Amino acid sequence: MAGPIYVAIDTPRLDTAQGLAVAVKSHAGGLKLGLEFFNANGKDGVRRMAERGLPIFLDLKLHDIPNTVAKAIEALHPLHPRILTIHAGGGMEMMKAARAAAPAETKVVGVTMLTSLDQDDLDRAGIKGSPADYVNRLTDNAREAGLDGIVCSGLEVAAMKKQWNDGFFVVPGVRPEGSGASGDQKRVVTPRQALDDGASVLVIGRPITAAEDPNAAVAEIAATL
Ligand SMILES: O=C(O)c1cc(=O)[nH]c(=O)n1[C@@H]1O[C@H](COP(=O)(O)O)[C@@H](O)[C@H]1O
Repeated sequence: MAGPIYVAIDTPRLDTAQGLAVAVKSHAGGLKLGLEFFNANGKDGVRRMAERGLPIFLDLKLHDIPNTVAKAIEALHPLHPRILTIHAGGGMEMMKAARAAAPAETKVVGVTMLTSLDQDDLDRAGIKGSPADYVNRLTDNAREAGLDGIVCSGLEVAAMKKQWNDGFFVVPGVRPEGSGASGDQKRVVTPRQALDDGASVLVIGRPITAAEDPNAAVAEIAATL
């Protein structure tokens, strides 16, 4: 069943990743593969995961000069990822180059402010304003650069959706009601709230992958949506 949940398969082990893909298949809309998996298994590993039949979200969070990002994306062409991340903080020219370099069927989304950061992190970096202001500025830039959407926390997604109705909104930092400590995530909402507020895709990792029964965990979350 296709749905909004992309399960973050954060492991360096291909066999573990494949086992998780099988376990979550009936309730997940796709698989998100990030740096941990990619650095360990490369493009071949991504191809092996794509054989499972679920769309692949390749989360490499590219952040470099325009030429380097464009060439890095061209090198990923054979993988045809459904979604690909770059950092919106990489600047207008970099975002434009990234969109131009990606296949038309790949959604290129800009990471605004990581969900592991809060006001204190912005202050320390000398960035003025609130997380909402910062996400807003980067979202305006991502839209102007022609990206398909952004990555933001569930705390900002409603406001961003309001001003960019046909944008594609990826929301990580999602924790089911009553799941306790949110670990390294600082800007957190429930899956239901993120979806109600306009998320196109929910990225959920450890609440599913670290559960004793990942299939039951994803089924339980899907039932709340
Ligand atoms: O781009 C992402 O997917 C991402 C952006 C962000 O701001 N925060 C964030 O947590 N992520 C990713 O979303 C996943 C969240 O995992 P859990 O915290 O285990 O649910 C990880 O794979 C992160 O790399």
